[in-house]
Amino acid sequence: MAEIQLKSLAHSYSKHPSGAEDYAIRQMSHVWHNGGAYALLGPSGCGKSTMLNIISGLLQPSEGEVLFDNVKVNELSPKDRNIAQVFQFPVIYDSMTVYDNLAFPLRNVGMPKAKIKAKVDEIAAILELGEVLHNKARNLTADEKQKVSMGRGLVRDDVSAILFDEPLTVIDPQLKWKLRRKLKQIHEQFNITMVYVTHDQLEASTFADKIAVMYEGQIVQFGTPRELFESPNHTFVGYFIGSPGMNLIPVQRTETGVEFDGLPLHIHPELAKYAETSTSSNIKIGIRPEFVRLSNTPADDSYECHVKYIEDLGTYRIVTLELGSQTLLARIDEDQVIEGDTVHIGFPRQWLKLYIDEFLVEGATE
Ligand SMILES: Nc1ncnc2c1ncn2[C@@H]1O[C@H](COP(=O)(O)OP(=O)(O)OP(=O)(O)O)[C@@H](O)[C@H]1O
Repeated sequence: MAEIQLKSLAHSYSKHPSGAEDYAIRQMSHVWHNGGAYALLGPSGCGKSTMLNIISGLLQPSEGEVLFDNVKVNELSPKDRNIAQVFQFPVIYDSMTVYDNLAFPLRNVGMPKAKIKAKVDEIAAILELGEVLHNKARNLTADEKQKVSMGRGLVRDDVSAILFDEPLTVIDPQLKWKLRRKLKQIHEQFNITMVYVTHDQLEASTFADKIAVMYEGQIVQFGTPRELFESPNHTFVGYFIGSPGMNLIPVQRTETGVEFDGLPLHIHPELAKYAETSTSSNIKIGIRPEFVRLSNTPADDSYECHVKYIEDLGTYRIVTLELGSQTLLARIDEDQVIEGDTVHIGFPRQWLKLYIDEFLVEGATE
């Protein structure tokens, strides 16, 4: 097990990068602590696989250092880094039995036979591969093959870390849930540093204690699922996490705060001060659909808006609203009654976030 530190890391696939857009990883530093269960979450093309391959040594970064327990490993081969990597598609030996596939990484490090058997049996039991243990891998279903592939990563508990690159893509949705739970269970049991790449926020938050959200080659936030939800520190995190994502409204500065379409918005005075002194014209406020307040009658600091439509999603409803030129979403309980096609919307101050140049302005909220 190891702490994995990325120091001023950057990577471009181009030999002569001319600007930030030529970099798959834009200069960044990050620490994956020893024994953590982490997710690396982000949209397609943001650089997740590139980062994993740099950690495992399959790829040499153009700039920066990779350190395991404070020792630079840039020059070490993937084998010498002692990392287990599980890919999107199964990597197994078709002609071998399931047992031999699982035993392979252990035989490679010279583990005694009896210990190999105990370890293989343990992992096979956790992954429910017991019944097919002596079958040839080529005869397995796609799900079973991927379980074997995962098992090959999980069977060694002496590795520096296990990296999972979207390992459940080919797995049946029913089984996905179960396997995620199993991975978590294995993490709890062996306490190995695990980094799990996904573009699915649900997958990330059910597996990981802490999630790194990646956007355009950088980690824009590293936090617990709750921190990402309650206090996204970049507009991308606000938009990407949550269902639906955060309402983000471009606003203009005023003497007392901010406004949009001539409607003054009452933000915390401390935040208003930041907006006032900022030289940027890229100012947004953000509020999650769960935190807007809707009522049928006007209240202090509420705004009348038009109800465009209401979607019933079983246990909750999503209301699409028009306020001036903005479309806003509110997530309300199933039993909240909305009368007619106008409603009054309020933005509780503790949940109203201010973003300048897409980054959260930290400040008092109440
Ligand atoms: N071998 C390569 N050669 C050139 N460009 C590459 C190569 N691999 C990836 N890229 C580019 O680098 C960027 C980051 O890709 P990467 O695969 O790391 O992203 P990702 O977040 O893992 O995406 P996905 O979820 O689609 O796999 C993308 O713009 C991609 O097109």
